[in-house]
Parts: sequence; structure tokens; C-alpha cells
Amino acid sequence: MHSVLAQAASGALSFELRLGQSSVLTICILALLTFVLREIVLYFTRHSMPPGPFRWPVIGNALQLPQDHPWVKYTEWAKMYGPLMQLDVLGQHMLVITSAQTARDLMEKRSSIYSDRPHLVMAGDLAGFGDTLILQNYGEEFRYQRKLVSHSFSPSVIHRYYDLQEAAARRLVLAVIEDPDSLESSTRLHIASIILRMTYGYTVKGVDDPLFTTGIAVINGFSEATRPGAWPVDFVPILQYVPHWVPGFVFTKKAREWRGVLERALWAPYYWCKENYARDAAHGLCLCGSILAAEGSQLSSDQEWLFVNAAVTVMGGGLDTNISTILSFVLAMLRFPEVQKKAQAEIDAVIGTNRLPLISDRHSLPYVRSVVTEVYRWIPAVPLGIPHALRQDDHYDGLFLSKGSVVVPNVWGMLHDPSIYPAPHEFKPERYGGLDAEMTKVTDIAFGFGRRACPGFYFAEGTIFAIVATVLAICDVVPTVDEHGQEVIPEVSLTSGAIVSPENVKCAFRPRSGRVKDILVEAVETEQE
Ligand code: HEM
Repeated sequence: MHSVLAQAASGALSFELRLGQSSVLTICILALLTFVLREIVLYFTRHSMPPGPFRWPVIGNALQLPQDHPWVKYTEWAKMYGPLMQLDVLGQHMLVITSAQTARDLMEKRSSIYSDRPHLVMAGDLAGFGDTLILQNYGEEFRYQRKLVSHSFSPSVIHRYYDLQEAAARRLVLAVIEDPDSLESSTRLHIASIILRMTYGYTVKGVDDPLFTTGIAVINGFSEATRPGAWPVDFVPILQYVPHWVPGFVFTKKAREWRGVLERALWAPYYWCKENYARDAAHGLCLCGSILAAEGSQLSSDQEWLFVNAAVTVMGGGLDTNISTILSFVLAMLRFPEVQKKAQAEIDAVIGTNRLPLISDRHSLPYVRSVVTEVYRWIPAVPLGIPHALRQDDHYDGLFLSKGSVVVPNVWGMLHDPSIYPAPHEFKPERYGGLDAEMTKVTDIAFGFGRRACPGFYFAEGTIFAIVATVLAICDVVPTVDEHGQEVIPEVSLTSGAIVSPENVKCAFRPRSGRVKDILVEAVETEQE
């Protein structure tokens, strides 16, 4: 009986096994066929896609993508594959543009389909940055947020902030004269002060001020969360459902931490503004105050949510980019002292030495303007721009560009093209011949493209000019000396990330005369009263 049963059972088992084996075999054959078919389809469509380095099946270029300073490799590849190149990572297409003309043709002239942002699961969905202006997809919400922000940064109202920017520039220069080691921290503090004052009307009390520290923390969280290639969940979204206690899956915990910081950064300065803006109106309304004054209780909770998410982006957009630009300026002055002398000579000739420079002097200082432009070109703060995403299939120059592609403008490559900027690694403000039309060609690239181009451009121009002109008018930027009394000129070494900064920039700000320093001290003291 048992043997019959056993036989029957073993027969059933072997039948199941046979069935199991044949199903597994069928699935494998189907998978293989699908894969081969996909590769054949890709092979025939690829010849009309932009060229690029060899793509491996399935993983594409995943193993070739440079982790550090990717713009250097992209620029090298652009010489081989041309100004519009395609890379694939696990089926995700990436278009890298290394020509200003192509970037304009696609990202500006066709901006209605090139203005989305790529979907980032880690930063957008898990950490909660998805509704910030910088990650917002192109659509109604985006337009609403953009309008709120652009209104306060248009050239016609930007002069409102000049006093604020000049005063912060003076405090910054004095702080570095007194403590040269504080170059980076003082720059961070004073630039953040300008932005918090302009956005919420809030005056930062010092480095421990919670609104300042939360602002910095949220920016750090955002940079980490958006680090390209750092989060497998961005490529395999299903991973977001794995509990955080599973070894190796701590990212959901990290995302929750960032979400908490973001919540505080969104609401704390907004509530402060809500309580204080009417009292602050005498100083001219800040971004948040003018929205509240115009809309007040009319703002729906959805609009309020979009507004706080737009305002927090202003802080994020304006801080690291400006710090990077100032550090690059200082590095240029240390490495190219003849440029510094020439810029100082222009300031002395135009403004003299009896007063401090003003932002309104910009128009009469073409060489200083060229120095600022050359900083944007020499070390662009955002060397690969902020990626856009393509909303629908497109054709350009006989090439097929597929919907959903991530679009990366290789700003570094465009601004270091030797056929346009000879000796691109040299710092040469003379290359613009003092012509604004030539300088605009640089800023049109460095500040982004089309409907996503940086809304803070005019504001940034004011802050950067105020700091650069004040430093040059009051100080010589000089290198530090080592223990043997030798000058230490820092090498050009850059951090790697979406926003880059030169590393180890050490210097001293040496007042050019006792008299100019007195003028500076007096101005700072008067402003503080
Ligand atoms: C040297 C200074 C700066 C540089 C180089 C810079 C550069 C950029 C770039 C390249 C983008 C992306 C554009 C694109 O997607 O095509 C951007 C976006 C943005 N910037 Fe700036 N920026 C600077 C300063 C500022 C300042 C001072 C503010 C505000 C006060 C600001 C606010 C923003 C915002 C809100 C966005 C997001 C726009 C959007 O996604 O639609 N930026 N910036």
C-alpha cells in the first residue's frame, strides 16, 4: 500500500518536477527571447539615437559612469562622440549636451517639453523634497511657485536689496580681515543672512541661530539626497518598501531624518514672518512679507504649502552657489595677482579711495564685471547644471531623443571649450574685451536654461559684485605663509557634487591702507547702530 502510494506520490512528484522544470525552462526561454528582442529593437533604434560610449546589455554605461568630477569625463567623451551624447544606466537614458547652441535649441527653444525634472525617489518621495521648486515638475504648481519667486527677483525690484547686500559684504570683509581662517564660515554666515533677510525679513543673530543652522542642515540633507548614483532606490523604486531594520537598508531612516529637518526649515521662518512682517514693512517687504501682504488670509493651505516649498528653495539655491563663487574668486586672486592689481586700479580710478563701492557702481566698472564673469566661467558653481527631463519623444539633427530622458547640460564643457575660450584654464577677464554681450554668453550658460533658468540671477549678481568690489577696494588678497616663511598658493582642487567648490582656499585679506580700513569699520559700525 505504502509502496503504491509511494509510487503514486513519486509519480506525482516527478510529474510536478517535470512540470516545474518545463515551466522554469519556458520562463527562462521567454525571458531570453524578450531580452534578445529588446536588444534587437534597441540595436535598430539606437543607430538613430545620439552616439555615446559602448553600452553593455542591461546595465548600459552603469560601470563607466565616473563618480568623481564627472564633467571632466563628459567633456573628454564629447570630443569623441560630439556635443549631444547619450548614456544609458539600467535602461534610463541620459542626454549630455556639451554645446551652447544645442542646449539653446533644445532646452530653451523647446522648453515646453524640456522643463521637467527627473523623478528622484530618495530626495523627492522619501525625504520630502518633491514639492520644492527645484524638484517640482513642470506644470501648474511649478508655474505658481516660479511666479511667486520671480516677482521678488525681477530686475525692476532688485535694487531694494542693495543696502542689505552691501552691508553684508562689508561685515564679511571685516570678519575675514580680523580672522583669515574664517573665510568660508564667514562667507556662509553673511550670505545666509542676506538670503534669510530677503526671503523672510529675518535677521540672523549669529552662527548658533536656529533658523540659520536649520537652513544649513536642510541644504546639506538635500545635497546628500540628490547625490547622483548614491541611492539604489532611485533606480529600483521597489526598494523603498524594504523596512529600515533590514541590514543595508538604512536609507529610509536617513530620509525620515531629512524630512524632519525639512519640515522645520519650511515652517519656522514662515511663521516668524507671518507674525512680524507688518512691523518689518518699514524696511521694505521681504519675499514672504510681500506675498502675505498681497494675499494674506486668502492663501489656501495648498498655496501656503507651495509657497513655503518655493521659499526654502531660494535659501538652497542661493547659498552654496554663492559661497562657491566667492571661494573661486579668492582662489583666482591668489593665483593671478596681476588680475587683482588691474581690478584694483580700475576701482581706484573710478571710485577713488574715499568711499566704499556700491552695487550701482557696477556699470562703470567693466573690468571688475569681467572678473566676476570669468569666475563663473573658470569654475562654474554648478558644472553639470541641474538636470532637466524630456517630457515626450523628440527629434533633433536627425537623432531620436526618447521621452523620459534625463537631460544634462555639461556647463563645464561648454565654458572650457578652447575653440571659444582659448586657454580655458587660465583666468583672463580680458577675453571679454569689456563687452557685456560677451559676458552674457557665459552667464546664459552658468545660470541654466529655458523656463528653469536660475530665477536668482540678478540677485546673485548684486551679492557677488558687492563682495568682490568691497574686497578689492579695501584689501589685497594675499597667500598665507608656511613655517619656512614661503607663500602657499592653493592648487585648483574641486569638491565633487552638484554644486562644486574649490578646496583648501586659505588666504589673508590685508587692508590696502589704514585709511580704507577705517572707512570700512566706520561703515559697519554705523550700519549696526
Ligand atoms: C552664483 C550664483 C548662482 C548660480 C551659478 C546659480 C545657478 C543655478 C542653476 C544652474 C540652476 C538650474 C537651472 C536649470 O535647471 O536649468 C539654478 C536654479 C535655481 N536657482 Fe540659482 N544660481 C545662483 C544663485 C542663486 C540665488 C542667489 C538664488 C536665490 C536667491 C537662486 C535660486 C535658484 C532657484 C530657486 C532655482 C530653481 C529654479 C527651478 O527649478 O525652476 N540661485 N540656479
